[in-house]
Amino acid sequence: MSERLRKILTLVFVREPGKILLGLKKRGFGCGLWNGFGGKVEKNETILQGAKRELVEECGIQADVLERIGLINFEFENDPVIMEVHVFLTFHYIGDPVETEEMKPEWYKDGEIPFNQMWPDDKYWFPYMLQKRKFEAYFLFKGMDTILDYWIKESLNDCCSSVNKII
Ligand SMILES: CNc1ncnc2c1ncn2[C@@H]1O[C@H](COP(=O)(O)OP(=O)(O)OP(=O)(O)O)[C@@H](O)[C@H]1O
Repeated sequence: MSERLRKILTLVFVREPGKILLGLKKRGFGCGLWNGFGGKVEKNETILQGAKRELVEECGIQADVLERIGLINFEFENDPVIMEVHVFLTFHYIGDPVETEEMKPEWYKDGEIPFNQMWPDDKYWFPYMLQKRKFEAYFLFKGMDTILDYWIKESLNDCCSSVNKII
């Protein structure tokens, strides 16, 4: 698995008790779907720095403390690249969410999450994230809509499989 090409991405969820901030992706990968905030980790930053940067860029929110909550590996049939997505949570943040060119933010109650307008994997691992249970997961996709195989386990290693270290 370490021989495969890996793309390192982040996904950040801003929480209030009983509520979660989601963003409607307005362009690019996952356009038209609600999701957390995040994107590709750049060469000269840590995963955590990348997560904080994307949160500011995509919805204007600054979070000094992010809690690492999950690690998801996505594989797409006939694509050699593994997408390694690092999932973070925060209850402590500065600023009000603002709409940007990339995302339209909106608060959702925990029980009213729009799974039918989200990536199909989200409904499997959101329950762990919402309950602050650390998890690791794997999904094999065919195209963008079909999950051919997946697993989820409740645990998360201290360090990740990528060369970047979480600092
Ligand atoms: C396949 N199932 C999936 N389920 C849930 N979330 C998924 C996902 N696949 C990708 N994601 C997330 O979607 C964002 C894409 O980000 P993406 O637009 O590619 O990155 P970035 O903003 O750097 O791109 P550009 O600057 O536009 O190139 C990023 O948070 C990533 O974690």
